[in-house]
Amino acid sequence: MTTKIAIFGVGLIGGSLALCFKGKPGITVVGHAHRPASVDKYISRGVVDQATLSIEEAALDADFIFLCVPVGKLDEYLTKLSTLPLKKGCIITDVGSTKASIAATAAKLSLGEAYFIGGHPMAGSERSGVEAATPLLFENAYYVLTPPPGLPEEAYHSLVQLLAYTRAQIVKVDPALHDRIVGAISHLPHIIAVALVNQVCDYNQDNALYRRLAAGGFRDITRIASSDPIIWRDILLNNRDVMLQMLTDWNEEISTFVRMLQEEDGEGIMQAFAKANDFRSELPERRKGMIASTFDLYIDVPDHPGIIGKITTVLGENRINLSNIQIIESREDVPGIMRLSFRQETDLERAKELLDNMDYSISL
Ligand SMILES: NC(=O)c1ccc[n+]([C@@H]2O[C@H](COP(=O)([O-])OP(=O)(O)OC[C@H]3O[C@@H](n4cnc5c(N)ncnc54)[C@H](O)[C@@H]3O)[C@@H](O)[C@H]2O)c1
Ligand SMILES: O=C(O)C(=O)C[C@]1(C(=O)O)C=C[C@@H](O)C=C1
Repeated sequence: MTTKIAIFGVGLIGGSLALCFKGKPGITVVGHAHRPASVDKYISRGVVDQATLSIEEAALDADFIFLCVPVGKLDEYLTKLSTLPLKKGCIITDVGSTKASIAATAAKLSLGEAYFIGGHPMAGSERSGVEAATPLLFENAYYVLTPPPGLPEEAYHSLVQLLAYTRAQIVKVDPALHDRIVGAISHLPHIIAVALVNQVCDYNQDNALYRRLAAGGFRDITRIASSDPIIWRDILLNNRDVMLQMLTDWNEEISTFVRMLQEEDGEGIMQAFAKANDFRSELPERRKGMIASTFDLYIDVPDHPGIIGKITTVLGENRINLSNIQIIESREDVPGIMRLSFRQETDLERAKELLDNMDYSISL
């Protein structure tokens, strides 16, 4: 018996889910594209088994339907699905970064013999589109599910069973609570990163040295400022009430720093850093997903021609997969720092051992 999975929106998240399911025993993955050019792209990249522009062709006789479109489009797709004669027992889920509004929409709709279970994988990237999709994205990450009251246990379990292919850890959360927590740990950081980059961008108008000197700390805190504008417009507007409250609280945090600087309150500043350090050290560091999507290693590199080639050749010869490589130059007169990113912790550890033996200076 074949299990048909339909994915609407084969981008970063939809494409990554498709890659987790495709090729597994008895599973067929069908991708829905809203643009004709995407149909060929999904197939030629090998992300789905079939692709179609037709909502009906994708959804009818599907056992599972994943809605992976921007948050602002979720209601429209779910409403359209509610008008179709879906397969008995079909499970519709979504991956939207907010959960309260889609849960409310689902509760109002009549889905016949289908079920809706909200979902949100707590893993992602600043990149978007099917080009960024990878089956490793969700490994060890949390995956939130928001089953509605009265949902049959078997329906919940069959979704959980399917999601085992993602190797994510499932966690059940109430939709409104989800939006408050994720507002604080994901949506607020995106606003702060964008505001910070734009503040420095404005200073840089007068002096380009701002951009040239921007080094590790700035890069670390602002990676997510490169995230997709449409995806984030929809998330923030959808979680507007929560975000307005959080920005009020944020203003208070910043006012505390203003006061401590005005009063030259060194003790207060130290306490703020110590409190943050304590809390942050409790975070599940070096896990994929919620905190980091890659495992990074830093090497001090002398300014020798061919050094990048030498390092990548050694890694290649030892079949160690790199996901990214970046030279971080903070000063012109000192050696640079090379950041090597790996998707697997084991690759990072093997690379560290090899490069240690080559006498490079390495830090994690
Ligand atoms: N990016 C992340 O880190 C992340 C993490 C978890 C959940 N999410 C959620 O996943 C969903 C998809 O985000 P993504 O990062 O994969 O974005 P993406 O841009 O990579 O993919 C979005 C997909 O939706 C399609 N799409 C865009 N506009 C559409 C429209 N008007 N009608 C139909 N299809 C349309 C695109 O063609 C693309 O296939 C969003 O709801 C987002 O909130 C994102
Ligand atoms: O790692 C990133 O780039 C992310 O932005 C991932 C991230 C997050 O903020 O943690 C972004 C949005 C999601 O809904 C879930 C995860």
